[in-house]
Amino acid sequence: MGYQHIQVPAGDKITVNDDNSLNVPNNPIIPFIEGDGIGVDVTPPMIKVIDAAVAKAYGSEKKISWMEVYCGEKAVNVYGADQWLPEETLEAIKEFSVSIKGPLTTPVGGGIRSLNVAIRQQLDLYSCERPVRYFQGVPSPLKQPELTDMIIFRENSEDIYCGIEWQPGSEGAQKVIDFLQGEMGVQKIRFDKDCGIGIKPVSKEGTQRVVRRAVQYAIDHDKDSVTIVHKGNIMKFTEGAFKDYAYELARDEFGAELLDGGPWMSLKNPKNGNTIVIKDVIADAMLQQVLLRPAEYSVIATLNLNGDYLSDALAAQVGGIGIAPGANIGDGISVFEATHGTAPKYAGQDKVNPGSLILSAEMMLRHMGWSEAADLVIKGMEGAIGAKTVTYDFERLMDGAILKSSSEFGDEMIKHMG
Ligand SMILES: NC(=O)C1=CN([C@@H]2O[C@H](COP(=O)(O)OP(=O)(O)OC[C@H]3O[C@@H](n4cnc5c(N)ncnc54)[C@H](OP(=O)(O)O)[C@@H]3O)[C@@H](O)[C@H]2O)C=CC1
Ligand SMILES: O=C(O)CCC(=O)C(=O)O
Ligand SMILES: [Mg+2]
Repeated sequence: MGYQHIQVPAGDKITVNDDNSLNVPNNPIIPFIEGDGIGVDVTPPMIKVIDAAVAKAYGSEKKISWMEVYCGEKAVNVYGADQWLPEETLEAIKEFSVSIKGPLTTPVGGGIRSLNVAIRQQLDLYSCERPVRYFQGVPSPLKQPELTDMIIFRENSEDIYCGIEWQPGSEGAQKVIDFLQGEMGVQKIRFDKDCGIGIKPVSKEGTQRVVRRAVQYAIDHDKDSVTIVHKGNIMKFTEGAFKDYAYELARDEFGAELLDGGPWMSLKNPKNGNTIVIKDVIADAMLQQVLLRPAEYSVIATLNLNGDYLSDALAAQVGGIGIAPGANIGDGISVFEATHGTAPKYAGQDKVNPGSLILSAEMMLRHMGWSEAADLVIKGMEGAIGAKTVTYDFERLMDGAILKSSSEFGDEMIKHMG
């Protein structure tokens, strides 16, 4: 289609087959959103590092054609007032299938709703996948940070992130409260004046499509467990339903059977016969489990809000959100993105760690099947950290480290690709 402000560069489109596998040309066009705040600091080094890895891996045979698309403050500058998420940005992300984005600002309380959440919901990117692994030499509060090796599958389309909520004192809040009290027999709203109300939808379909990806990941990567994380003891029909639907899927689609009478289950990995345990842990207990007994967890499947909390907490165990990557995956469309936000106090200072966005791009390369280039990104990251040439977040915690800016850290990574 013709775009108003998006300049489509020379290159070819990634296309998607019926089974959601990709056809990746040698010169794919990849849309990117620079991002607000530190987006301006982390996106250019990401592009430079990825271009270098691709050139080193494939010479002139393959090259990404980056295509800027707009969202957040930059979109308002380009498209005009209130154009935070232009329709053509969503169209381009759909048309070109694989994209990457920097962080976007969301005001607390009033103002616009999260653009990050809007992108995930409007494109139905239902699985937020955030791997957490240790790079040798990264400063960590743990004695054995290398034991933390997990991936979070966070349900990305439901839960309280749907934004179905009413402001305290509003007509909407009052209507919902009147309905609950008058027609549903609810007597437990402790203070029904000046009371905000939110709704938390959790469905079988929404749960099972993300848990399916988590179990399949465990099979494909020979992992020994999938842990369902929920607060089903308190929220019985939402978080409890998530747990039940997850076990049901493991049984019906993957042949899992009860382990020692249940509720835990196990299945044989069809690829190698190894056992995969499907277990569940209540969310608050999980936050201490991952800290005290990290080796017992590998693949985690959880609801949207739990996944948000857990991904930042786990990132801290292996060095912080400065190097925590992520992907939002739907059927055929994917948007890779850093776990961190816009860190406004550092914006434009060429200071923060670009590692999170670079490692998100590394996931993107793997998703495209360009694993040789992805391996070089990991090699560059290991080399730069091993040489103690790091950004402020690591430098302040590492003995003998050499402080690098965002862009210099990217250059160090390129140097260490060999
Ligand atoms: N997906 C997205 O686009 C996300 C957007 N947001 C949005 O970002 C804005 C700010 O959110 P906030 O809660 O402050 O969280 P941020 O992740 O932006 O920042 C919190 C702290 O994390 C550290 N940090 C973040 N990014 C980096 C980095 N690249 N390198 C090193 N350290 C980093 C900094 O710690 P220190 O101060 O210790 O140096 C920073 O002060 C909000 O509008 C929020 O809604 C938040 C999360 C995700
Ligand atoms: O959308 C936001 O502003 C926050 C999103 C977030 O915290 C996350 O994606 O982890
Ligand atoms: Mg978060």
